[in-house]
Amino acid sequence: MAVNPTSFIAQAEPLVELRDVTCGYGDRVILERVNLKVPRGKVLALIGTSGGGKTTVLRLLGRQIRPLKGEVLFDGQDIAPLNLTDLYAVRRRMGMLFQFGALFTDLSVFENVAFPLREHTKLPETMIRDLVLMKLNAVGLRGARDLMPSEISGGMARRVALARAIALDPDLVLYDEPFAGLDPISLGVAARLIRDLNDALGLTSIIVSHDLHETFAIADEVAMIANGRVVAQGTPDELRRSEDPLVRQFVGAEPEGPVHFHQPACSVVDDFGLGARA
Ligand SMILES: Nc1ncnc2c1ncn2[C@@H]1O[C@H](COP(=O)(O)OP(=O)(O)OP(=O)(O)O)[C@@H](O)[C@H]1O
Repeated sequence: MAVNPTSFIAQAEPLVELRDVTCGYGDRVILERVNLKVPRGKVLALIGTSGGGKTTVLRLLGRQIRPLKGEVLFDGQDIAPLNLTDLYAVRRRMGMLFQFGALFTDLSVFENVAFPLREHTKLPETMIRDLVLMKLNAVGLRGARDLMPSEISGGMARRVALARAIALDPDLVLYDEPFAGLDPISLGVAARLIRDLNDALGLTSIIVSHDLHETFAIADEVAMIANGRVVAQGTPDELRRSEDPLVRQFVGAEPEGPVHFHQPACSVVDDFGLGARA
């Protein structure tokens, strides 16, 4: 059988790569010289302390923000310098499910999933119907097509949002806190669904989550971001076995460690005027 070596190279190349990326908001640097690779077909979990910059990584990938330095590569192409037409073409290859996966409350479940297809394609109605029902079927909600968002549970709403995120058959799906606010059963269902859809549809997924138990159960790789850097990346088991004090504190949920409970502040004596009263 003939083998095309270039297709192997293309497969081996990560779908997403941050190369030496520094970025921030205004004068404030949030990520500094970050390197991160997301292999094709895999599920990568981004974990780390609050405010560490996880959502900022997703914003870089959607180019809601641009790096100050470095490259943000999607399928080998730096997306920072793209013009709007090329950027929209790249964004069409990305599905996004942001916190609580807000649905359009005045549209039915069906119309919510149809929305991106109507916005971004000129497909005939019969094809839109088939595609929407296929996506709803994939998340187990074909039977809920006519319900309004107010008539479904939080877990179901998250699954509808997931169907909407994959409506355009993206290569990459970005999830920001997809499990926030879900009960443990819905959470387990949502996590399993993310994994199964990733594999069945040949996606690549990046999940930002504080729910370590569920994300460790479904992720191929975990990257921990702290203090503006990727401090660890590896399989869930490698992170569990890590000797790094920061990783140990975070993954082991230990209250004591390099991350302090108190934000730096002036002395208690100054704030409460204790010195003056004494
Ligand atoms: N639009 C913005 N303008 C200015 N600063 C911002 C903006 N968005 C985020 N930040 C700051 O950037 C830092 C990183 O935020 P980011 O949302 O990426 O963190 P995170 O790791 O996702 O946090 P969390 O886990 O709490 O959601 C935070 O200190 C935040 O206050």
